[in-house]
Amino acid sequence: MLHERLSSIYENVLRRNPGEIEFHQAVREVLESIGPVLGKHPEYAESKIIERICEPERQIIFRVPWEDDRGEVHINRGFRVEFNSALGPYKGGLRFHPSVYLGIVKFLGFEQIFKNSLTGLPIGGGKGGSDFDPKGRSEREIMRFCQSFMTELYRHIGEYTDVPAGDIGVGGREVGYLFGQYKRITNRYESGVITGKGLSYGGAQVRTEATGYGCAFFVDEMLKARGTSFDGKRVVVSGSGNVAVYTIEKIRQLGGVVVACSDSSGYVVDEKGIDLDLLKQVKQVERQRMNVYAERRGSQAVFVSGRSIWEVPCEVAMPSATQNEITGRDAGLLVGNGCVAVGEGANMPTTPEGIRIFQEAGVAFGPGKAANAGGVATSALEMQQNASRDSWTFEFSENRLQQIMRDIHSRCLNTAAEYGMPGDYVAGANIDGFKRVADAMLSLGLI
Ligand SMILES: NC(=O)C1=CN([C@@H]2O[C@H](COP(=O)(O)OP(=O)(O)OC[C@H]3O[C@@H](n4cnc5c(N)ncnc54)[C@H](O)[C@@H]3O)[C@@H](O)[C@H]2O)C=CC1
Ligand SMILES: O=C(O)CCC(=O)C(=O)O
Repeated sequence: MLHERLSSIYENVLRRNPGEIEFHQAVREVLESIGPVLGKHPEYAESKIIERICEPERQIIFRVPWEDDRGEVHINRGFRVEFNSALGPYKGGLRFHPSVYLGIVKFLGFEQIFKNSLTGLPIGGGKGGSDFDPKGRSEREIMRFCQSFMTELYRHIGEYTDVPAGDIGVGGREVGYLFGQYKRITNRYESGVITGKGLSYGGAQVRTEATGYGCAFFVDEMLKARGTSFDGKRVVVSGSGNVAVYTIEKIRQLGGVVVACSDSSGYVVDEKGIDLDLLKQVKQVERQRMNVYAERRGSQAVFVSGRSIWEVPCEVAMPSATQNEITGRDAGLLVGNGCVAVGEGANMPTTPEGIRIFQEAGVAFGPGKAANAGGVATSALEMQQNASRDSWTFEFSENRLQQIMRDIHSRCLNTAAEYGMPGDYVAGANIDGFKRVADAMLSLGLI
């Protein structure tokens, strides 16, 4: 239920952003949490902080022409939504996927404001991407696309302005091509303009692993808060990209057994535990589909297509693929099969109905804004190292990441308790993330 004033703000968001259903969903979730804050802080309403947060500071949409290997010309659409810079330069990844349109980029950019705020680091919120589909494209085609994309984007970004990174379809390879083109066009070796770079040209240790590791650390904290741990727990992780692979790696180090993972073609169940070396070979080196993993693993693993991975029984679920991948039905299945904790590695992977079902069943539910914030936090550490021309060790960087995730976890719990919703990590994350941005916006005046 929305507080009366928030309900009218939400109606306005629906009217001003027609058809952008993912953006509506992300806004509604935050507005549903922050009602109690308005009672304590009438100054936020007086200065229309919420209305301002819901309106991006700047939205850039551009044409991305490129030529495939046969000489055919293609036109894609590029986006960068610079949502909020009260806390620092806009910060958030780029997504290359055919489903990308303004509503997806805006939901991701909106989430990023509160996530980045929760990290406690000086980063604002933004996101971008394109409806380009990298599937089946050659190395050269990917490079030409990235170069064309940056040929427009470079005007809008900079280490003090807006700092992109990766997301779905954009990993180390694409970040390299994007940075290379930025350097070429501007004639500046401005390392802090993008994060997720390779270690040989300004990247930071642990950034590749950070989102997955951070998410596992966050769930570990939730389990500890309930007097338990990953040790011996059966875990299901959806996806098999950057976030999923390093979530699986860290869960294994923490004593859990990941029995299933997936891609958009289906899922594999591997009862003895996913073979991480094989998974990395199939997905990161060969860029093959999930059935290839099952074929190579022999009788040990089963490949299933056309069904939901959430039917696989588990005690911990880590959705790490895409938005709205856990429906109400999936949440019901997970609860019925004894799931006790959910950590969102992906952004907004659980539908509102799914969240309600988890929370009513007493499942420890870690929302993406908190649970997957380790990626962007480590990007901020990459920017810090770039600015000081320094480079930290793996061990030091991982310790920083773990401490940041612990702090986010306790901030969510403490804030939820302070506002009378103990154990509600969604409310804790939304309120804490919101307050820091709102206070900065008040201090900066009407801008
Ligand atoms: N890369 C990062 O540092 C961060 C990523 N995220 C979020 O994590 C999620 C995964 O991102 P990455 O691992 O970086 O991307 P990726 O491109 O490396 O991997 C995406 C994975 O999701 C799967 N996938 C995509 N659409 C799917 C669908 N409709 N059904 C089933 N599987 C699907 C792909 O097959 C692939 O395995 C996204 O929601 C992203 O926004 C969140 C925080 C940081
Ligand atoms: O590392 C970054 O700047 C962005 C990560 C990201 O896109 C996310 O947190 O969803």
